[in-house]
Amino acid sequence: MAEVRARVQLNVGKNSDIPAEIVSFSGLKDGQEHVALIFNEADKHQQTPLIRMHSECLTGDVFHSSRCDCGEQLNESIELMHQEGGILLYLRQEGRGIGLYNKLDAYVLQSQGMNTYEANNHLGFADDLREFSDAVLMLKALAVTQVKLMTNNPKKLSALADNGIDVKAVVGTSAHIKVGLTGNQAYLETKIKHGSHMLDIKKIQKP
Ligand SMILES: Nc1nc2c(ncn2[C@@H]2O[C@H](COP(=O)(O)OP(=O)(O)OP(=O)(O)O)[C@@H](O)[C@H]2O)c(=O)[nH]1
Ligand SMILES: [Zn+2]
Repeated sequence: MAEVRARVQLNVGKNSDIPAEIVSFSGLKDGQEHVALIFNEADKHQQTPLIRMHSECLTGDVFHSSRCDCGEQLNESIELMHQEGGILLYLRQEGRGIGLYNKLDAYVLQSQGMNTYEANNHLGFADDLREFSDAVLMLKALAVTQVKLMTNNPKKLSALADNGIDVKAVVGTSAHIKVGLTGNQAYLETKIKHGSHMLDIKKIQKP
């Protein structure tokens, strides 16, 4: 069982004008400082709030790197939750769980032609090291048992559904394409082909 440790108001978004609360927890299992951002007190007022489980990506979230779409997905989630209310679980699982330095090593291999998963495997890691049991504990600490999940990743859906969270609906995130040598087209295409992501491949490919 996890519990809420602190819950405090702040404004977020690119203009710092979207009201939210940030929540820390005690009793999480993996030793990371995961946090929840809550919009419109969705946990208190909504039976089936919009949820996003966002895995940390320093390069994308902070620097808006061309190599992925994480920062844009983060902004998209914040803006939608501003409208509808919701809970964004910001999970400290950099590089799908391999950490920042290993992710940068994987980028080096990707620059030499490997795809995301091959690069991970070459470094001795599985395709994706993430597991979402702390996310489930965070939702339970907030007394949220029914959700609308914002994702294109079927593994996130089953991670909740198999652990007592009733996923009533899935809302896809948009395709945020970045072209060029260090662009994210191959990254997104690999997610669809090898990660079974529910993104429309036609939106990714060059015309
Ligand atoms: N190992 C590795 N991790 C990457 C790479 N590119 C992005 N990531 C990490 O992938 C994670 C992004 O995952 P999410 O935004 O949760 O996306 P997702 O699992 O694809 O699912 P949805 O966005 O919910 O559809 C972050 O932790 C990034 O740091 C890469 O090339 N290699
Ligand atoms: Zn990213």
